[in-house]
Amino acid sequence: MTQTGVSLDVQNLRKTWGQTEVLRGVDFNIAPGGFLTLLGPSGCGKSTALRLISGLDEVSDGNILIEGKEVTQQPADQRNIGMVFQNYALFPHMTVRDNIAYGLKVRKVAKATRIASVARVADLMALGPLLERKPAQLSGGQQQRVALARVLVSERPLVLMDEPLSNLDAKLRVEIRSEIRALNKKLGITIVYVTHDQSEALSMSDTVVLMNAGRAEQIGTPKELYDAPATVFAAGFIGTPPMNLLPASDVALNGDIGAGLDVADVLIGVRPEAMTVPGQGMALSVTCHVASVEYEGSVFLVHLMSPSGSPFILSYAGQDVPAQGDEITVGWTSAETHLFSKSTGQRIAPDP
Ligand SMILES: Nc1ncnc2c1ncn2[C@@H]1O[C@H](COP(=O)(O)OP(=O)(O)OP(=O)(O)O)[C@@H](O)[C@H]1O
Repeated sequence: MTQTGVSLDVQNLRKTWGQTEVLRGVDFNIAPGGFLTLLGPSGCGKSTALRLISGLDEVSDGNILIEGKEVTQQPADQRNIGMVFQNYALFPHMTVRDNIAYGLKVRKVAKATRIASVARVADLMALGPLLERKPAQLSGGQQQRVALARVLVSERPLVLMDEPLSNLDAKLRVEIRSEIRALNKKLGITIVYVTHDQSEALSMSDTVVLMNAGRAEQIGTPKELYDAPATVFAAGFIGTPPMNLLPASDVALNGDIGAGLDVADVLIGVRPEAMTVPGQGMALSVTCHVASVEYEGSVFLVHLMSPSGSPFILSYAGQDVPAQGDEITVGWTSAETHLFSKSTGQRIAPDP
């Protein structure tokens, strides 16, 4: 197959439904062959953005450019975009082969080309042995692979995917995740992916657009979002469990956290996996009580209560796990410390 991706530029994208501003000026771009994920909580506008890019809905304002060419006013069928949805809706009366070939048949692609294309994609998606089955004779994961094959066979250079894995169980989700990522790299197609699942977003994407209430809260690589969340919202959304945020007054400082900071306005962030116990004498530490302990398989999640009553979590992988009711001191280094302003919600730089 000779698919190659196209670039996509989204500029000041706005959408209003009645009185409600669902998208409030979103900008991002993807290079050809890139994998960009729109990540955010339910209702933040991810699917709306995807529908505007596809041309299924009209923008209220802003521009969409594919390969540098304005497509904002173009009808959906002229944008040459493939789409995969959560409800992949295969035709139940057709075989897998016919389901995959359907789009090619509608476009009146010659029969010999159709047969060759389906064979190539079936091979790529490991669907060869299933081609004569009907969708009801397939597992959920196999059905989703057919839906992906149906889009891939159409050889669109830009494919939009809206929560395509949310109907699958956890194990299949992880498997198909890596298949989608491998296809993106192998075929060079550009993918825009929508999910509310941050681990999906971090594991698959080149670029993540973290959305909050119709705006892009932060745009970056998965590592940038994890290592340096730009806002309190981003800190609280990325990571499992997400970053702890404590009032500075709860934290004992072995040194300064930053010259000229208004300590009353500072929230100190630290990831649950970055804290050490016992942490006495470390650059930053908190003496606290263990509220409860949860076994997670590879780690224990130790739920703690700070002196001022803020709950926070220690991810503990060692022996002698702290017990409920214990008083312990957790500590961490300055390098593991993130500072935010309580009043603006923004990251405070430079870090200590
Ligand atoms: N056709 C419509 N008419 C009116 N409001 C709409 C319409 N479509 C979406 N909305 C509203 O726009 C907001 C954003 O919806 P959208 O589906 O884009 O969110 P989302 O981030 O994809 O959420 P989810 O993860 O739940 O699908 C929601 O408040 C929704 O109710």
